[in-house]
Amino acid sequence: MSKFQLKWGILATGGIAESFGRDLTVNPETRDRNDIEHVVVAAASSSSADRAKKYLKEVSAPDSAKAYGSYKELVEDDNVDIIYVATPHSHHYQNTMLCLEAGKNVLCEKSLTVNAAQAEALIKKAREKNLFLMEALWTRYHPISVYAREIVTSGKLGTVERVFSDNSIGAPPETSFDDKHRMVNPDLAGGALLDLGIYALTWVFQTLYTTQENPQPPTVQSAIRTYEKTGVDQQTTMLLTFPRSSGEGDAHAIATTGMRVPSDPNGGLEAPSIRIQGTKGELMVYPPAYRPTRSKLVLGDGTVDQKDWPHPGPGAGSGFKNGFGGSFGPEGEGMGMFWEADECAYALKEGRKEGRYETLEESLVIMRVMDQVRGQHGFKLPEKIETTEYPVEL
Ligand SMILES: NC(=O)C1=CN([C@@H]2O[C@H](COP(=O)(O)OP(=O)(O)OC[C@H]3O[C@@H](n4cnc5c(N)ncnc54)[C@H](OP(=O)(O)O)[C@@H]3O)[C@@H](O)[C@H]2O)C=CC1
Ligand SMILES: O=C1OC[C@@H](O)[C@H](O)[C@H]1O
Repeated sequence: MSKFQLKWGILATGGIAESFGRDLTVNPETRDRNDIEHVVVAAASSSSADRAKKYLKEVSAPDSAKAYGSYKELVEDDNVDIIYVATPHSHHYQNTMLCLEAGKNVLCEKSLTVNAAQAEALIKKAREKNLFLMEALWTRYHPISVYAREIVTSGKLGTVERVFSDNSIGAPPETSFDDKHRMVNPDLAGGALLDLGIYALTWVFQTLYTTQENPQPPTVQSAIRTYEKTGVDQQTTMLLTFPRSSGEGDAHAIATTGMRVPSDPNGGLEAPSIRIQGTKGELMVYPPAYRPTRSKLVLGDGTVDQKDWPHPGPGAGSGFKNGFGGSFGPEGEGMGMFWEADECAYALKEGRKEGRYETLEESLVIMRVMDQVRGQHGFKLPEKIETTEYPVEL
């Protein structure tokens, strides 16, 4: 059987680009996908073509892969089917627009943009040009997320009334990051909400919104603790109310994120970071919320079902350091970014223009929630990265 080959161009060569590129080398057959394959055919670095060349070696790209010293050259490469945008949040809008304008399909790292207006503009452009666009919210494509959504829609939990969701790291900013680091630098759209809070929201949304027949945007109240040195949020908590048209009444969610204390001080084994609570039982998902490896279903009828969720490899899982003293997975594992890459391959093979497990509309609703949260506390980022003007030199 001939396989559908997806030819990737990688825009930027930092930490996550390396993980993603290495994960692309994991044979899709190891995850029972026998009809697709991935190949990195080009990479671009804004620093130099040499840096792009080094990157291509790091991710074991074929010798024929092209190395570019500018993003513009990459988007003009006719051999590239899709571009993975792996720059900081601040740059997603400008970089993704560059790709779309050049007629390229895009997988853009989370958060899709800095604000909803930018997300809306990208979606409009992608639709005008009939191109594929997806936010790289990898967790949505992990088998554990597919399972969690099925548990909810199957009715096993009864009516889901409440979700607690936490994605926090134990990296107090004053000792963990210098002020220029993307986690705390406002010029790179730093802060807990856009970087980490989006995962807390992902779990809330994929259980209370994605699973609904007629999903309604939530209302939101929030608290922010500012990191005074740079002005970004270091801890944010959201209280969301999801109206339901089914007559079941509103569902509540608490989504929280922060840099000061981790979701679980013991490496993700003891305390769940996600609790999906229904009238018949609860599904617990253990940290880290962005790459969970364990779940526990507890039902009122006495059922207890604990599951492990491995990430086949060998890939980037054991090699990629998360920047806060940890790595993503045990020796020999993949990181798990290949599942979102597979979704892009299937979408392009089938002619779809969006991902299945998070539509562009849903990405937009989540951006609006994050806008509201920031708005409630007057948390603004520099105008040149909040603007929808294009092109703007950053
Ligand atoms: N899915 C996940 O698990 C993760 C996702 N991410 C997301 O990936 C994105 C990038 O994060 P990460 O790879 O950790 O960041 P890095 O700082 O490691 O890399 C970012 C890269 O972007 C390019 N870049 C272009 N302009 C700038 C600029 N002004 N300042 C800094 N970098 C610039 C550089 O590549 P070059 O010089 O080659 O152009 C740089 O290496 C973020 O959106 C983040 O949210 C991050 C970590 C994990
Ligand atoms: O997306 C992410 O997930 C993992 C974290 O380590 C990282 O900061 C974040 O960007």
